[in-house]
Amino acid sequence: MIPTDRMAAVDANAAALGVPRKQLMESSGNAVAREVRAVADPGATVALVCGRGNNGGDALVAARFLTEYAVRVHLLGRPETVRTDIARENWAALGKAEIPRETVTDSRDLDLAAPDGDDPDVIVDAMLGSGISGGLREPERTAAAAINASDATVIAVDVPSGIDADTGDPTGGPDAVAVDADRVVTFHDEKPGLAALDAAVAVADIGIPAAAERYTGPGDLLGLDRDPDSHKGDNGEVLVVGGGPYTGAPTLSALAALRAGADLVRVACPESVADAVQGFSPNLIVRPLPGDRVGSSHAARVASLAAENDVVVLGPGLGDGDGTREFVREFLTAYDGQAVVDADALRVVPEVDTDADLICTPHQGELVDMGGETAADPDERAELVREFAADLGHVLLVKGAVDVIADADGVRLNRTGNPGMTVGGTGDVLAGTVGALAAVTDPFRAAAVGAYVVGRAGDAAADANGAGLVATDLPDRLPEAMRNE
Ligand SMILES: NC(=O)C1=CN([C@@H]2O[C@H](COP(=O)(O)OP(=O)(O)OC[C@H]3O[C@@H](n4cnc5c(N)ncnc54)[C@H](O)[C@@H]3O)[C@@H](O)[C@H]2O)[C@H](O)CC1
Ligand SMILES: [K+]
Repeated sequence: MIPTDRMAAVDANAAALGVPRKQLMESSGNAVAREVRAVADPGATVALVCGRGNNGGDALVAARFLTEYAVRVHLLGRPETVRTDIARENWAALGKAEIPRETVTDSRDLDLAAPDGDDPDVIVDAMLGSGISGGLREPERTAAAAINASDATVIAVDVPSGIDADTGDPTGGPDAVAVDADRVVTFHDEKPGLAALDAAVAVADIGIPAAAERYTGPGDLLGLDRDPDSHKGDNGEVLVVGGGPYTGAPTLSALAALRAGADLVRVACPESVADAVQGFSPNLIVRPLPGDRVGSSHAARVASLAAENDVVVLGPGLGDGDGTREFVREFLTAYDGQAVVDADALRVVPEVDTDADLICTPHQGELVDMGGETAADPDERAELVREFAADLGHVLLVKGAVDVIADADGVRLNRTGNPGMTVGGTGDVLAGTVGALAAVTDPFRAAAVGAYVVGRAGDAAADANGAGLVATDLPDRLPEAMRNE
């Protein structure tokens, strides 16, 4: 089962793996043709009603696979307004192949009848698929009514036009016109809304590599763009809690959170290091805590600071001195917001009872310290991490040559990054990045995207600096790494 937004991500990841959409469209069209063959014998008449997006493109391909049928292709709209190059190329290919095709710009001109005047045997509904928004407009609306009035067997491509694939409801509201399909041939995986329809649903494998789902890729960045109308704070406020024995760690987390898109980043650190942290950047807001270590006497103050922020990044440079664990325990017991937990704060997580939603970012050693297990075989390791995430009830991002991101429901792997990133401080950059992302998307996705973009930033830094890569090279490379290309 795959929702529409995840499907779009997987599709883009497939393209990055060398399987571009035009290739997928060829497989989709072939699958549609197979479905036609399953319901009608050669010689039958087939009307393909195509919209101007890639849903229509699938049927334009199908027409080439149906040479033993009497096919007629109806394009709703002028060919020059077809929205994608790949659909337009397939329209042009039909012309060269002399396959009967016509354009319909006025819905009243749509004539689905076969040459003998009878209804066609099969109608392929390829007007709209996952790209639909709102109720059907013209000419699709009238065309849907004509399709529904016909006696033909109606095969919908991907999803019946006018239906939301995620919910199964008409996109234009309960009484809106939508295609009433007999069969649906949907691609790659079941869609959540299709089971509720009164139609036989077939899932066609269109050759999307399993790696496009299993590994993070550029598609995972889709939909994370800033809203152009957003105000200060809408894109996330992050509180980094750390420092004491170390100064660089909380600073790296905070700078990374800013570069990953957070609007405001505050650092709560012992006053002994507050000036040093502030000295790294005027972009940081520093909240000094009395003393030279974060301890349980600070729990109340940190809790009130946390309440002003969307996400807390807990742990960078905190150390494991007297009272630090008690602080983490006390803070997490009372906290019910979102936190990224890293470094010395991690070992407290298994023993604490908290309502907070945590994203824990251990490396393998820290995972074992937390009570988790690891394995040499990547699949086995992924499953162990998923089970441990389920036990903890939190998201885990286990860092390694291949990062494993898991919650109770699923696993994602990330293979960006390079051996140069074993240098100190890259984990702090990751924690801050995930913190910023958790303010704008769900925790699992924040962890997966965070691992992906920090690895990408690290790859760019390694290109520039080779084995001389240092953690401070990474934050400034995040904006480029977060571009969806
Ligand atoms: N991996 C994949 O996901 C693949 C999907 N394929 C097929 O592509 C469609 C989705 O294609 P897309 O071009 O994104 O969208 P549509 O064709 O559904 O819609 C295009 C177009 O329609 C206009 N529009 C939107 N809402 C309405 C409306 N209510 N009334 C009229 N017109 C509307 C709008 O301008 C859109 O841009 C997917 O379903 C699959 O069939 C690939 O071929 C294979 C890989
Ligand atoms: K459709």
